[in-house]
Amino acid sequence: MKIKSVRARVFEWKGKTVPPQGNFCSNAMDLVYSKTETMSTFRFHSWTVVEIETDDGIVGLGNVALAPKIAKAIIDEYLAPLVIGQDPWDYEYLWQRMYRSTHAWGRKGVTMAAISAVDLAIWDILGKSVNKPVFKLLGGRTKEKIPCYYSKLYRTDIKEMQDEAQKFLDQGFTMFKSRFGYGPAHGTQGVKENLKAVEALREVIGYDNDLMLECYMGWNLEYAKRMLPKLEKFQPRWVEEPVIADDIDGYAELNQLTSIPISGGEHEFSLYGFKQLLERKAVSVVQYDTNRVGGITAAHKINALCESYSVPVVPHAGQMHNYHLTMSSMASPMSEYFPMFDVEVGNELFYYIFDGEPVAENGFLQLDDNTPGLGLTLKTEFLDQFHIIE
Ligand SMILES: O=C(O)[C@H](O)[C@H](O)[C@@H](O)CO
Ligand SMILES: [Mg+2]
Repeated sequence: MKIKSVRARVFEWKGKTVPPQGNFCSNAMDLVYSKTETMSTFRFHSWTVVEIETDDGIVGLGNVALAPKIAKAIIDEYLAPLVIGQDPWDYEYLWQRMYRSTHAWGRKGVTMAAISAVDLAIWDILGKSVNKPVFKLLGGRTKEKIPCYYSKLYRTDIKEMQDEAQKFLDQGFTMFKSRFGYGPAHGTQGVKENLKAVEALREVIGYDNDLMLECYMGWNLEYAKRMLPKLEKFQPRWVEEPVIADDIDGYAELNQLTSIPISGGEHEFSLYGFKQLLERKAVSVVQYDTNRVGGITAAHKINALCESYSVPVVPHAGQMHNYHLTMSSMASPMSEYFPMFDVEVGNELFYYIFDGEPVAENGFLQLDDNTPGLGLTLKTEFLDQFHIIE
C-alpha cells in the first residue's frame, strides 16, 4: 500500500454564530493593553481537513484547528511531498521525516499541528486497511466506556451558569469544567467575580461531583499565587493553564503551592515538551491535543511517558483522535467533552464538519469495536455553510 495523494482543505464557517458574551473566558491577550475587546481574538471558526488517499483507494482523514490556512500551506508545500509514494505502515519513519526536515523552523506550534493532521490521516488509513478501530492498533480497550466531563460553562451571568450546570447534571454528568472570566487586569473586583462564579457552581453541583477551572493562560504567576489559596476551599479537581505555556517555572511553582493540582499541556508540543513538564513536576494533569502534539504517533509515546510518571492524561477537546488514545491508555482516566451547540467560540465546530463523533450518555462515551479507523466521515449536512479553500 502506498500513499497516492494528500489533499488539505480549509473549512471556514460562514453560517450563523452565537456571539460569546463579555468576559466569557480569560486568555493570554488579557494582559496586553488593547483598545479593542481582547476576547475577540478567541475564535476557532475554521479548520483544516486533510484527506490522504492510498493506491488501493483507502482515504484517511486528519484535521487541524490551529492557524488553518498556515497549516494547509505547510502540508501542501512541505509535508505532502514527504509522504506521497510511501507506505503508511512506516508511520514512525514518516513522522521523523516530517519532524526532522522542518525542524529548523518547525518543532512546535503550527508546524507540529500540521504534522499531526497528516499523522492522523495515516492512522485512519492503517485502521481502515485492517478493518479495525485505531484504539485496537494502540493496544485495545482499557475501559468499558470512557468517563467524560462536561466542558463549557463560560463565564456569563451567574444564574445562567447555574442553570447550565443543573441541566447537564440532570443529564448524568458528574464532572464539569468552567472558565474564569477575570484576571490580573480586572483588579480586586475581578478576584471577587471569579470566586463568586466558583461558589455558585459548587452550590449547584455540590462536592460529590468534580469541578475543573480553566484560566486559558489568562493569569500570571503573581495573580495565580493570590488566587489558588482562595480557591482551595472549593476543592477544584484542577486549575488549568494558569499561566502562558512557556512559563514552565511558573507551572512548577504553582503546582507545589497548594493542594490544587495544576493542569496544562494544551499548548505544548512533542515528546520533548512533555518530558520537560514532567521532569519539572510542572503539571499534575497532562492535556495534549492529538491534533496539535504530533498526532497519534507522538501522543502514544507521551501516554507511555506519563504512565511512567503516574501523571494522568486528559486530552484537550474530546474528539475522535483523542478518544482512541484515551480508550487504549492506562494513563488516561477520562475525556473532555463539548456537546454540540450552535457555533460559538468554535470548540464545537468539528461536529459540523465530521460525522461519527460519539455522543455522551450519562457522562460516558463509547467507541465501537467494529468501526474501522478513526470512525469519522465528512458531513454533508452543513457543507453549504462553509467556505472551502482548496
Ligand atoms: O480546555 C479547553 O477546553 C480549552 O482550553 C478550550 O478549548 C478553550 O477554548 C476555552 O473554551
Ligand atoms: Mg483548556
